[in-house]
Amino acid sequence: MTSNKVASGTRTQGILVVISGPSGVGKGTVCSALRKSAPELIYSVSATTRMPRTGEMEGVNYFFKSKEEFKQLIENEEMLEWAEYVGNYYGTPRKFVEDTLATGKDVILEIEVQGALKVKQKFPEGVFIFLMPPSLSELQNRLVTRGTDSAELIASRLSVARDEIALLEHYNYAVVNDQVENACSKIMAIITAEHCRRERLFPNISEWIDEVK
Ligand SMILES: Nc1ncnc2c1ncn2[C@@H]1O[C@H](COP(=O)(O)OP(=O)(O)OP(=O)(O)O)[C@@H](O)[C@H]1O
Ligand SMILES: Nc1nc2c(ncn2[C@@H]2O[C@H](COP(=O)(O)O)[C@@H](O)[C@H]2O)c(=O)[nH]1
Repeated sequence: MTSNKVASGTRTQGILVVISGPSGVGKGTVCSALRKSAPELIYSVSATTRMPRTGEMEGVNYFFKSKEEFKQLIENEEMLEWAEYVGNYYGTPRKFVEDTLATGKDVILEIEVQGALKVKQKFPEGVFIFLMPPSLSELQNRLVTRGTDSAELIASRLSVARDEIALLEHYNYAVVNDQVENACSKIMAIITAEHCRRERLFPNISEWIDEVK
């Protein structure tokens, strides 16, 4: 695996990896699989005003907030980004992300598209990955099969999905979530390639080339 500890011993900033895409595409499923296979990646837990689903736990899936609490977090500038999505607020706590990146660890954000584009303005050096469904009918099928949302809410999420897919061009990478394992392998390959591109594995390569000339 990649390491952010450079040869000289100096620790560099971790990479901010944003995994985004329409509701139901499988962001949560893919991120859970990545959590198991790549425990070195650190996941940011978002805040939301939506009600917990069965089995969701405070601080694990989300920090569940009232609308007033959420607005206070925004006012206090404690959110890296936030968005209103089908009637609820969702946002990324800023301090955790900044502190973790500063320790040299990579941070994963699993967020919707408006929020991802706001993060891109603040962290243009982040890696923005759009998870695509194999088709819109498969996306609908996944939302229905998940069984967590009413027919009306599914229709709203699908309607937003069409607008979100139109914003694909703002991302660095698109990964089709056909099979969870395939999607995870591609995301890991992207992260590894980004580490190499940033010369994390060989930060003093220019000096080394001078030496062998
Ligand atoms: N590759 C896949 N093939 C088939 N089903 C999948 C795949 N990935 C995820 N699913 C299923 O699709 C449904 C939606 O997945 P998930 O909840 O992870 O989506 P999401 O993008 O995180 O949604 P949201 O944005 O609403 O949180 C789940 O029932 C999940 O089991
Ligand atoms: N902009 C943000 N979007 C977020 C954040 N956390 C989650 N999300 C996205 O919201 C939708 C709906 O989530 P659900 O759990 O109600 O299905 C989904 O696309 C999430 O990825 C966040 O901090 N900021």
